[in-house]
Amino acid sequence: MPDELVISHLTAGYGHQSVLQDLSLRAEAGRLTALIGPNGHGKTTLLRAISGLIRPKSGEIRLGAERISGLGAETIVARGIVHVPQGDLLFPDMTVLENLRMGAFLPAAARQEKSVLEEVFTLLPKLRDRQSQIARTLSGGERRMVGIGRGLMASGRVLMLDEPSLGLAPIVIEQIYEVIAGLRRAGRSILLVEENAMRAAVIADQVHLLDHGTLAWSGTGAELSGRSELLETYLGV
Ligand SMILES: Nc1ncnc2c1ncn2[C@@H]1O[C@H](COP(=O)(O)OP(=O)(O)OP(=O)(O)O)[C@@H](O)[C@H]1O
Repeated sequence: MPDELVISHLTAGYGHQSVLQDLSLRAEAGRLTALIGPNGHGKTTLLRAISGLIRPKSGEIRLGAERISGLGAETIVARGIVHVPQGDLLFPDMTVLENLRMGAFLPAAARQEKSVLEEVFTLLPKLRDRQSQIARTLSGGERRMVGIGRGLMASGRVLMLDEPSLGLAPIVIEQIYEVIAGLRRAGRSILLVEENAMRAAVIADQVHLLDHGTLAWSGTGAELSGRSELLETYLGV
C-alpha cells in the first residue's frame, strides 16, 4: 500500500534515554489508527520520530515503499507526513485564513491551495465564517479546528494528530471528533494519539496500546471495548 506507515524494531528517545524500545507496528492506508497508553509512555515520541523531529537510534520507518527514517524533517513533510502537534501552535497575530494558508507551504500543496481550502471549509464550516478573525481571539476549540485545518492544507498522505481534544470541554471534544470521523469516512490515512481509550475505541479502525515504549496490545476499536482488563491494567479506567 503506497501510504501505509510501517514501523519496524524502532528504538528512539532523547539523549541517552530510549523512550521507544524495539517497537513495531503499522498504520494502514485509508484507515484511522489510534495510539493509546499511559501518559509519558512514548506516543508523542513516536509521532516525533515518524516526522523526523528526533532521529531513531535503530530500526526503521517506511512510508509505502520508501524508508523515511533518517531523512530530515523537511524532507519527510514533503513526502506527505503531516504532524499536527499537541496544543494550538497557531500564529496568534495572523487571521484564520493566513494560518490555514501557512499549511500549504510546499509547492505541491500551494498549487492546489484554492481547492483544498474549499474542502477544509466544507469540513470545518465554522472556519469559513471566521476566516478574517485574528487567531488569538478564537476559542480553544476553534483554535484546535484551525490547527487541524492547517494540517489538511498541506495535502499530505498521512495526517498525524496528537491529542486533538486535549484540554477542551466535552461538547467541543464531540465537535472535534465529528470532524475526525468525517476524515475517516473520506478515507484519509490518520494516526491519532488519544489519551481517552474509550474515545479511541469508538472511532478507530485499529488501536495500538503503548506501555513503556513497547507495544502492549493491538486490535480493533471494537475489540478494545470488550477488553476491560486491558483498560484497568494499563490505563486505570
Ligand atoms: N524533549 C524531551 N527531552 C527529554 N525527554 C523527553 C522529551 N520529550 C519527552 N520526553 C520524555 O519521554 C517520555 C515519553 O514522553 P511522550 O511525550 O512521548 O509520552 P506520551 O505517551 O505522548 O505522553 P503524554 O500523553 O503525556 O504526552 C517521557 O518520560 C518524557 O518525559
